[in-house]
Amino acid sequence: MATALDRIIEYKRDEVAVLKAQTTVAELEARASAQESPRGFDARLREIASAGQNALICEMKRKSPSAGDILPGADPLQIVREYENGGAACLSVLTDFPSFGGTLEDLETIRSAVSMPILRKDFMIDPIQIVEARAYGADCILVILSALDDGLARELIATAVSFGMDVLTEVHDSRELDRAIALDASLIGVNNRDLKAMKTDLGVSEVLARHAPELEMVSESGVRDSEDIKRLRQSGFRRFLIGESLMKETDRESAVHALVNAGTD
Ligand SMILES: O=P(O)(O)OC[C@@H](O)[C@@H](O)c1c[nH]c2ccccc12
Repeated sequence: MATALDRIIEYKRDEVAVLKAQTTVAELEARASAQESPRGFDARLREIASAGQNALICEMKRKSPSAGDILPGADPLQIVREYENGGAACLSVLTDFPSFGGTLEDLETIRSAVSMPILRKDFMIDPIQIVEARAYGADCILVILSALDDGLARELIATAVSFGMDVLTEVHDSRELDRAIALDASLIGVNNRDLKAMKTDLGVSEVLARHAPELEMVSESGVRDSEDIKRLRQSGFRRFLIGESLMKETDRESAVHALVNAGTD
């Protein structure tokens, strides 16, 4: 049976074909070289975590396949300023439109308005998308191992590195974690959401932290409140990627502030 992830990858192939028909890598490279250099995404996470706080990657997401509408009319600039004022380390900006309602224009607008490093959150299947990410100002890209073979993952990572960007390599089980380690991934995220079944379980992070306790991984998805952060801190997590629960908050700034400090005293 085709999973939600399979369906997304299928239309990504069409999107990449359209992109290649409309532009060239050379043209995107020219745009990329006009951008301000990448802001260190991994370095920023490290800086906050080593200062004893929780390093939060806060996400701008209007809707999702699992949650449906989250905040359809969201004003991206207002949201990310609230994240910044609350003490977020970095941002994640969805640029997938069909499933998440995000655009590259969101990324570009947000990049020029804040000083936080930004992850382009999308489904990367071709190096041209990495160049495109940099052309719109991304500092980091996402490599989802469950959607890629090692050869392609390696190529995407190498392209990002050649543009000075960081890579968040996403895993969901111990087999993918072993692949990430073999690929020399410098920043690994454990997705608590099963992208095939669309359910979240923080236990996924706990199990994988036991598998590789020396890696400073990011716990992604399904993190809702201070209790969740405290629970994951016990397994060693200091880095968190949070979307839905913060998008739905009314006082986003205070909510971020509370999560940044949860369990730190
Ligand atoms: O909204 P949540 O449950 O806090 O999750 C955020 C983030 O982890 C999630 O959006 C995500 C993780 N990996 C992805 C890959 C593609 C799209 C989205 C995602």
